[in-house]
Amino acid sequence: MIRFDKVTKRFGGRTVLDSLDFSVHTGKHVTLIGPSGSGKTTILRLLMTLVKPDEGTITVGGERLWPAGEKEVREVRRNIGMVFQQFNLFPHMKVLRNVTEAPVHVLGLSRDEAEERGRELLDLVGLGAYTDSFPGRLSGGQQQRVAIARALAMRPKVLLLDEVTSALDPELVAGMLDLLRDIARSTDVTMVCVTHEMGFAKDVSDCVMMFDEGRVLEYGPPEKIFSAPEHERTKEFLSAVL
Ligand SMILES: Nc1ncnc2c1ncn2[C@@H]1O[C@H](COP(=O)(O)OP(=O)(O)OP(=O)(O)O)[C@@H](O)[C@H]1O
Repeated sequence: MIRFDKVTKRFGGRTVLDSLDFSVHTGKHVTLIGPSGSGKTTILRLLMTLVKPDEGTITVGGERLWPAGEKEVREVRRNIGMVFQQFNLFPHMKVLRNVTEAPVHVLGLSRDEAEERGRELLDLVGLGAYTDSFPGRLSGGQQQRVAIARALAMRPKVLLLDEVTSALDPELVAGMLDLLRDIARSTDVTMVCVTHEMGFAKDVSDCVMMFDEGRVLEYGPPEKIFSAPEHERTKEFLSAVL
């Protein structure tokens, strides 16, 4: 379980997250929606320990991520993977190597073990035929799928996805939704996604959290948030984006 307890984050005196409380149960798939600048990506960056809270505590799987010592942070971070909007693949490495590099060097798997797992994951993301290609030969959607396989290869308990569809052509978005649904079904990874794609939030999530000005305005299953939102701000936001 991911748990934020009274987490406040300020940038240059501006409060971006305001005593934020929320939790995500293990194996669930949560999507964060809300206006631009409401603090959604900051939550993912806090979980990746790319930024630090000013106040509050964050735990993942019952272990402290913040505040915590460097060693504890490293241990917890090991269980968290992230896929960025820009796929950040290594262009000089073939697809399989992109997926196996970190498991070999960070998890200490043998090259054979890492390759076996890498091939399975590339099959899962529909790229079993591209193991020997260089990323530059793949479409944006295919590269995004490699980035997801690469993140899963580290066996994360938590997978963070930041706007993974926004760099994709519209015809590739449906395929990405299918893939994430498959991952949600076939693994017990907890997923936290930030998206502006409401179709994505509707189809893939167990729970949608609506953010506004650094707070959770409301949350619940997508059917509820999209068909019977309680807050005026949620209604305004949804009517502008749907
Ligand atoms: N490193 C930083 N330094 C200063 N301000 C920052 C930094 N990172 C984020 N912010 C500010 O914090 C606020 C929240 O940003 P964040 O990226 O979390 O919002 P968001 O809800 O993900 O927005 P979007 O939907 O546009 O991606 C914004 O006003 C942003 O400008």
